[in-house]
Amino acid sequence: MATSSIANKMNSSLGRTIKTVTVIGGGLMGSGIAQVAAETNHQVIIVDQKQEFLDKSLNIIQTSLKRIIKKKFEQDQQGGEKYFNDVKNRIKTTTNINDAVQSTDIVIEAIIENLETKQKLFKQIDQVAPKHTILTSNTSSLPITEIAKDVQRQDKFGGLHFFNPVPVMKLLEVIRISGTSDETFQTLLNFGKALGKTTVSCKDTPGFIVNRLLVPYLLEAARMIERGDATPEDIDTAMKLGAGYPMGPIELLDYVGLDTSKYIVDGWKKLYPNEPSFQASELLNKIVGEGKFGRKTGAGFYNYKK
Ligand SMILES: CCCCCCCCCCCCC[C@H](O)CC(=O)SCCNC(=O)CCNC(=O)[C@H](O)C(C)(C)COP(=O)(O)OP(=O)(O)OC[C@H]1O[C@@H](n2cnc3c(N)ncnc32)[C@H](O)[C@@H]1OP(=O)(O)O
Ligand SMILES: NC(=O)c1ccc[n+]([C@@H]2O[C@H](COP(=O)([O-])OP(=O)(O)OC[C@H]3O[C@@H](n4cnc5c(N)ncnc54)[C@H](O)[C@@H]3O)[C@@H](O)[C@H]2O)c1
Repeated sequence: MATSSIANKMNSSLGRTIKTVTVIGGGLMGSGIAQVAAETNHQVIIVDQKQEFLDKSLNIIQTSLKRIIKKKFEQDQQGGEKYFNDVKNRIKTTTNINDAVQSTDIVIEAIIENLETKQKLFKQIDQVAPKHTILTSNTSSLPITEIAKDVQRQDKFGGLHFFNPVPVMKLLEVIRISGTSDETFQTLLNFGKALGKTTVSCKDTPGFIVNRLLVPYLLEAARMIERGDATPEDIDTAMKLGAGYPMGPIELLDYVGLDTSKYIVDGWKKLYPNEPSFQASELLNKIVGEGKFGRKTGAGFYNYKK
């Protein structure tokens, strides 16, 4: 296999070993990240704003774990039960951010896709976390440099962009900013490998690699519906059977979450007003305005209520 990425040119012995992980935001992504970290023997704390969100997060993790165990331990019920309990025992939850970062090796932020909210959160964490703690964001679309604007420890800041569903998707995009030290960058690459992911790296550019290509494609699929060119069903069928994608673009939007999709498009329109491929979608605004955020709320472009 070709090995041309910056990642492969680094010295893997330079990095530190991550043992304890704090995940901020226990939604779709935070739950998956916490699960994979715990499955790979890390001690994990999930932080969210309310206990009910944390309970929901643990439910997502348990459902996913059961799917994995069903396959992995098909002939070994006891082994499966042990795996389930061991992983569960490595995950704690709290609503208190300051407590959660007291002795952690890495913070992975997976909260709402809003620049000011992320900046505020990191400013707070930077003041309370130990000096050695690395701070990372799982943002889909916001510049890591901007998210880190008010953080003193620029050498210990980076982007870790996971993919949904995290337990299944093998990729991790690792982003360094101008201040990120070689040691931090290497630690993030090693951590990605320890999580069982294949890492790629990209400059701190809009959408990194995957979303820079994916978002214009998704937006164009939505415009095809707006223009009346084709139905959502036919667009999805076409891209699955004609291009070999596991999900069509409209199904994928519902899967990612239409609220998150709207935050991404609105954020990009604000940051890059002259970029034609990042313009807003009226259809997206309408559906989100109706409270339909996709699969997670039971309705989006499609209906998921039983
Ligand atoms: C109007 C619109 C305007 C547009 C605006 C633009 C918006 C921009 C939005 C950008 C969003 C970016 C988001 C983010 O930053 C980047 C991303 O994450 S992009 C998303 C990447 N993900 C994908 O592309 C997923 C594609 N889909 C798939 O790969 C598969 O469909 C699936 C999700 C894996 C599910 O597979 P299926 O075959 O459909 O379903 P199965 O149920 O059979 O599952 C297959 C296989 O996977 C296991 N599995 C699935 N989910 C989980 C889980 N959560 N946990 C554990 N295991 C899981 C399942 O058990 C099966 O295993 P197998 O039996 O096959 O071994
Ligand atoms: N959905 C995806 O497919 C996907 C994929 C990759 C990256 N991302 C990115 O991951 C992040 C989270 O996305 P998601 O889909 O998991 O969103 P989500 O809405 O499912 O979850 C966000 C969680 O963060 C919590 N939260 C919000 N503000 C908080 C705060 N200040 N402190 C603690 N918790 C807070 C919310 O209560 C919620 O539980 C976003 O930046 C998004 O762009 C999303």
